[in-house]
Amino acid sequence: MEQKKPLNEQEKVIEIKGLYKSFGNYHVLRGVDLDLYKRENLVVLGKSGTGKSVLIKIIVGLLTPDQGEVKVLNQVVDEITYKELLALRLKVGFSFQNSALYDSMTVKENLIFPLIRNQKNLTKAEINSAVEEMLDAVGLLQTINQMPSELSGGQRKRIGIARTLILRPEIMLYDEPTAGLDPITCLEINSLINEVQERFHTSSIIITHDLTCAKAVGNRVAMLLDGKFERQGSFEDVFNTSDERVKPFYDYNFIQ
Ligand SMILES: Nc1ncnc2c1ncn2[C@@H]1O[C@H](COP(=O)(O)OP(=O)(O)OP(=O)(O)O)[C@@H](O)[C@H]1O
Repeated sequence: MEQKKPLNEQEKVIEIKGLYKSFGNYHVLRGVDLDLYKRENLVVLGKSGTGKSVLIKIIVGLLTPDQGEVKVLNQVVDEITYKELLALRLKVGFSFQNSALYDSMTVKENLIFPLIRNQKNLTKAEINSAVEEMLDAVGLLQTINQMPSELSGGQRKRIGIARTLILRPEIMLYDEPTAGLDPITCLEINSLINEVQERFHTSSIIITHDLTCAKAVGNRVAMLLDGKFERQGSFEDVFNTSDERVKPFYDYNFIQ
């Protein structure tokens, strides 16, 4: 498999410095420093319960940090007004693990829903053309009138990504995009993540436990260990170590 390389891009779309977050006596994030560069795919790895979701919630302002600074698209998330936060969230698309489609709506209605809620002045023709463009981008235009229950897990995942993309976010957050999918569908989702990066020029954080996905989509990889990103860099940089906290990830995914 061809491995992606770090980009030369210097412009940061997310900048996190000295981030701490505890719940009671449980110190989840303990000095997180992390940058996301424009147009890159950054893969975030880490054991269950290490705080990846907490980090994402802080990025989108659903949780506040105890200490440290989180800047998203040049705005300090916990210093902006609620109105500014809502506007910022529209620029950050979140693709949920379970795809979170509305089961009682068709594929088309699922895509229309975020559009009419957030962009109230669109004409019917503009809405139809946006829906068709996004379904075409994820290769599922033919499912436009189907119900989510008629789709496979991989197709639902794609529709979920299309529904997030329809608002044209600058940043995409993918939460375990290949979880629960068969290997062939995983490869298709990996390709889609790369196509989205190319076609929509998004900058993305991809949370995954799937190292084949990490290798295929990540320009860089960052591993959350004991509350910080101690290892960051190319896939090889991160895994070229005898660190017993890191090796099992590799060994489990690529049994030698
Ligand atoms: N609102 C909260 N109140 C109390 N504890 C919380 C809260 N949110 C998260 N935690 C705790 O913080 C820790 C990190 O949780 P988090 O969901 O970020 O893990 P994760 O790395 O995303 O795990 P997984 O890979 O399983 O999704 C967990 O122990 C969790 O119980």
